[in-house]
Amino acid sequence: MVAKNSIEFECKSLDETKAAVHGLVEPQITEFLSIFGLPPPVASDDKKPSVSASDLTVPIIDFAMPREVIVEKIKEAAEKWGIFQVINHGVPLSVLEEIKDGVVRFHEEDPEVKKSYFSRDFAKTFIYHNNFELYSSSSGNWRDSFGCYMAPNPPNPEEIPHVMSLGGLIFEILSEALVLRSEKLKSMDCMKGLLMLCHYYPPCPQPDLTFGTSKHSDNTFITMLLQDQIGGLQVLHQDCWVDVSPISGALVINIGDFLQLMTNDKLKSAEHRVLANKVGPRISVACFFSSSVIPNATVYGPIKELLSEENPPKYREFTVPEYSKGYIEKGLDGTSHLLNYKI
Ligand SMILES: O=C(O)CCC(=O)C(=O)O
Ligand SMILES: [Fe+2]
Repeated sequence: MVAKNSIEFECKSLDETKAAVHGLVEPQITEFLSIFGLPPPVASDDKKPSVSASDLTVPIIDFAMPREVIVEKIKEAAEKWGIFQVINHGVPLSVLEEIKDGVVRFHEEDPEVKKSYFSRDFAKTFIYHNNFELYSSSSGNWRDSFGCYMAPNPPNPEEIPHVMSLGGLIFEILSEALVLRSEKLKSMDCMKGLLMLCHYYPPCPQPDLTFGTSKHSDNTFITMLLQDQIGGLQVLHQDCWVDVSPISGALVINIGDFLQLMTNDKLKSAEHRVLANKVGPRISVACFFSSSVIPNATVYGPIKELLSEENPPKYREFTVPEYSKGYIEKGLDGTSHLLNYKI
């Protein structure tokens, strides 16, 4: 096993290059590989069987269906899977393609330009780095990301109408699925913060030794994800890793930790991961409905209307910055931060 000091040294050396994982797909690659290696013993969840989409399929929800059918299908998906794909959602395909092209353009920009944005300070409105979990997790992930806060102070509100309007619709539908008034989740400021993380997974020479993103659930109310056609995203369902197969034009929606806590476990925060791949780059864009570490004093807890004598609160209250700080410090170590909030 590699000593902790030596791993920390390698993490720092990688950070000092400011070239992130993409910079490793160059001649000096073997110098850094040990920090990406899976820690022995490999986490037991990693050994669970992977099943392909032909056996078990992540629910696909067609937004062209009548509203009451959509509500019923999303209710079932959010309770059983915590993840679903939406089609016919109204965001034009050309917009989705342009977003992915923009992400490739940034990550394939001159390294000297990218270096000026390199940072691990999550309070900045725009940062670029290799994965945030590099220091806190037991192994690094084969991924670079840049992130920007699009709300509460969006760079230009007209540029994100699609995410906000589709997000608003999904929060309304989730409220209805919980038999709450349509505006309930929106009125609780679930859409107050939006952090967009744009991932770039370079081709990986040894994909079975590492992950693109290791197992985690998201510290969000919901996450809306755009992925390209390469694949690799999987969700843990009934003790199996199930592929979230790419569908052209679809968006992946997953329930995050905040909503699982607020619904007292009625909705499920999906545990998911991304496999590394010899083929790449893989591009994905995750829009997190969360203000993350930005100061926000709102206190959340299990929603009163959903509680009863038979269903008492299972979790204590939280604020988004406090939860996010603990989540980031813990890193993607395969355990759920939600457990720390159980009563
Ligand atoms: O790249 C993906 O498909 C998923 C990324 C992800 O899980 C995340 O950013 O939280
Ligand atoms: Fe995630």
